[in-house]
Amino acid sequence: MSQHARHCDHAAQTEARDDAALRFRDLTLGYGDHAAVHHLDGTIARGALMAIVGANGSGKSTLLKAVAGVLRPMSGRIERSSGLRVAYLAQQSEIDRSFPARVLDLVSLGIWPKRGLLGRFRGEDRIAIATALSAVGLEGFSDRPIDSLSGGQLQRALFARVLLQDADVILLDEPFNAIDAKTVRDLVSLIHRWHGERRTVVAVMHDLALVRETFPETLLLARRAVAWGETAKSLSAENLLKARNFAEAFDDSAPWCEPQRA
Ligand SMILES: Nc1ncnc2c1ncn2[C@@H]1O[C@H](COP(=O)(O)OP(=O)(O)OP(=O)(O)O)[C@@H](O)[C@H]1O
Repeated sequence: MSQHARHCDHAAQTEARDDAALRFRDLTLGYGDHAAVHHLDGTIARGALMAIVGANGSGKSTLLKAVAGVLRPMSGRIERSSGLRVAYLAQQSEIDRSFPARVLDLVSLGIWPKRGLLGRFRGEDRIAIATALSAVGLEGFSDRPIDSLSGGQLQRALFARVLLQDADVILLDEPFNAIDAKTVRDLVSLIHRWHGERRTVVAVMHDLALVRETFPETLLLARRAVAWGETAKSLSAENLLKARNFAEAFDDSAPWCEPQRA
């Protein structure tokens, strides 16, 4: 049995209690034998609006994938509050735009959790889809092929899909990367709306000014948590310097790091 497989034995996802949406317990994540995020402990409260920030390769996407359930922990665990519905928006670069689909097909995938794969759409679903498209400024775009959309329009369509998913936790991986300023403003408004509805929003972000403006809470990651809490404190000059020093010291050939046991 590989070390990875052994560590996956600890990966059972258990339930988070009280006001936590998600809780990380000595969570280590990675690929094969290489850990990308080490020994993360912490809680994401219900209704949190949180950014994950860090250098390239610091483990941000890896953490989001694990929360989305796409990647199993190497060791430690993620506790979720019971019945939690999670929506995950991957980086645009991971989305196949050449797939022959219309905006309507893409956005209506958000209804699946409700109707199931083979479920038929009802009148109310068609109204919900039209409302979601209008909320992201894409009225009249239903029949447009997705390969004809600009980056900003595609991101709007993907946000419409998230809207329809009606999830408790919304995970966004670099949602504003290479997106025009008007679209960023409109989608930030949508994030504020979700926050107002007490949904939990966690976004991987690169633009620190936008993080300071929009997200009250920040996890600064450098393969481990450098800081996690109030954004102004997490993004202090001292913490950013620490994160940079860690990032410069990343060594992909470093040996697998054993979880510390009490
Ligand atoms: N599918 C994969 N297989 C193997 N290694 C991977 C895989 N995905 C990511 N990694 C490695 O895991 C580490 C963390 O990657 P991750 O994508 O989580 O970083 P990130 O902080 O999101 O970076 P970026 O800002 O560039 O998107 C990197 O060393 C990366 O090379």
